[in-house]
Amino acid sequence: AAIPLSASTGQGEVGWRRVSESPLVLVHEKFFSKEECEELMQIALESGRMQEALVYSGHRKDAFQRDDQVRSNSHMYVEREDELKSSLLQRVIARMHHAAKIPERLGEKLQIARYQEGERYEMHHDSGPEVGRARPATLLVYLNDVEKGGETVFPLTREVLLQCRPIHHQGDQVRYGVDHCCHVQPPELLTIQARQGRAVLFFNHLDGKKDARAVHASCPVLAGQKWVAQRWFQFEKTDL
Ligand SMILES: O=C(O)CCC(=O)C(=O)O
Ligand SMILES: [Fe+2]
Repeated sequence: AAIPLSASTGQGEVGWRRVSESPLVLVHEKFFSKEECEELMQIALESGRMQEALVYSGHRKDAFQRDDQVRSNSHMYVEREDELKSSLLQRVIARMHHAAKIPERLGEKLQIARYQEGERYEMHHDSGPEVGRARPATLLVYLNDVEKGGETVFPLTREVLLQCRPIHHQGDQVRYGVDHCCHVQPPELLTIQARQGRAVLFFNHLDGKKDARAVHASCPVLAGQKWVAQRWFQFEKTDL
């Protein structure tokens, strides 16, 4: 069953709480402070490097393209030079690795992403061992409160996953997956609301093998903006 995570359920919670066993998903209510969240958004904006997000769309490692049917937000990556200049970046990255129990050398560049009204990210899996991008876990932290929408969702049943597929036909109507799914809000859709400082840690592999149940999406933002910081972890160091 889904665990409703309303704005209020988390009040007073300390540390990590397991909100789903399969897929394995943990939530922390105050992983970053308000000040840390605000400084991270500032760093992203001031970098001048916010750009439209791409999606992997082929069988070659460099086949990344813009695809508004799948993903429509913007983001930037924190570089080594940014980290050297900012004790805040060093501190929050170390905290993310400590929480995931994965050494820092296995982290990809920290990503800071922004979704504006209407922007979303369709159902996907973060790990692609078949294309050389195996990622055992993902840690994301919401940097602001989203007025409406922008939840992170995990379908807990096959039926709901089918209901949420990126584009499908239902009778003679074309349905756009996550938009439709977030609107319908089936009970078997694990839904985590974006709240400043809240973190979601989820595991893309189980005993080393890709866990198909770790498929997830970002609901469209309906009002306001959504900012998230994300860290992906690897099994072995590659150049990402
Ligand atoms: O923004 C979110 O809630 C999820 C984003 C996501 O899944 C991704 O960027 O891989
Ligand atoms: Fe993802």
